[in-house]
Amino acid sequence: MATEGPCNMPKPGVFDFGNKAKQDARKETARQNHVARLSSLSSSKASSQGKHGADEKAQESKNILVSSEDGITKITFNRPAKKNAISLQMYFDIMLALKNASTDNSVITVFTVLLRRISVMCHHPWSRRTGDYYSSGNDLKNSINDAGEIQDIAISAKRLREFVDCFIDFPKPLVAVVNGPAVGIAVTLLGLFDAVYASDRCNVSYSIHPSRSDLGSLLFLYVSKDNGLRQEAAEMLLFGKKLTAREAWAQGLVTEVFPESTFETEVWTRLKTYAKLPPNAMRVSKELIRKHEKQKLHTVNAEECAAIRERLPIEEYTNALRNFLSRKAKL
Ligand SMILES: CCCC/C=C\CC(=O)SCCNC(=O)CCNC(=O)[C@H](O)C(C)(C)COP(=O)(O)OP(=O)(O)OC[C@H]1O[C@@H](n2cnc3c(N)ncnc32)[C@H](O)[C@@H]1OP(=O)(O)O
Repeated sequence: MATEGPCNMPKPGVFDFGNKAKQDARKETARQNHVARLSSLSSSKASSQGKHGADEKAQESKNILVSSEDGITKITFNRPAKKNAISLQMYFDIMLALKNASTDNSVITVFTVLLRRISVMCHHPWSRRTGDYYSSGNDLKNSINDAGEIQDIAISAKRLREFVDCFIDFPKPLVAVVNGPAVGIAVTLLGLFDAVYASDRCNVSYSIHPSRSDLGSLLFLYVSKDNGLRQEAAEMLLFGKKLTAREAWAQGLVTEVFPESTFETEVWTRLKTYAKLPPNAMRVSKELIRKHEKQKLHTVNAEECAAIRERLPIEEYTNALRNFLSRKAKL
């Protein structure tokens, strides 16, 4: 069982979830207890968020769906009410899903969002989508306690590092099907996919509001692509500029942009074709393509997470989080 066993073992490999789970079990339990204890910082939120604990845990396991069909393992964000913000449990669920996908029979692994069809009396193509986000990034409640103080930043940074490492090391073709806006860590990850297909209603940004907590995530792009992105990346990271799907494509963050109306059909038809290609050749090609950048990416990831742990401007961050979490109460 994951909660048993010694905690003084050597650091397990990135996909060695058995030992990793044992090592992290106590901290994970503490984190989950902490998350379960979280209540709203504002009184208006308290009633809607007062059902943490067992209910929350059960619900959170549904926030990441995994399915396999036609040679494709699909990992789906399913937390639309929170714009697919990534909770601590979701980080764990995604890592586990990636670990399983790395050894299952599938050829390609795809990240996407559950499309909820809504019926409205209108035939505009947008009427059939939810308007939800691909992901609004790190759940801003992951590292703040019910008194509004930053807590467990070291643990969050460690988890974040392991999480990003899983993407860096993933051995099969990894594709993002981005049919809505992406923020924060969800944007950082795009740079680690082998292909990113975006609908034209997608946009990408870091600091939609001033609680941005990344200290340098687009460093990934500096090292993994050529340096041409530096100024655009700085504009996103420092000033919070939002890029449209086409701007993100122009800067190499997105592989191809599709019209919203044909996005799903075109992308999935293409992916099903790709999934029939020889799997071993694709794995070897991926290994060769990524071989030289992998170590650099691990180094940058370690540096960024260390910076989050050691140099996060706590007061600014806390104030920004408080502002975000209490903003509805002010309306
Ligand atoms: C330890 C540090 C680790 C750093 C790691 C990674 C970097 C990051 O990813 S930091 C996170 C970056 N993301 C953001 O800053 C986005 C925050 N969200 C927003 O700005 C808005 O919610 C957004 C523009 C995405 C959508 O705005 P609206 O359309 O107005 O919707 P709401 O704001 O009403 O959102 C609905 C519901 O979802 C909750 N939500 C949305 N995003 C997050 C989030 N990232 N974390 C936690 N919760 C989030 C929002 O609070 C609303 O909840 P309720 O009030 O309960 O309805």
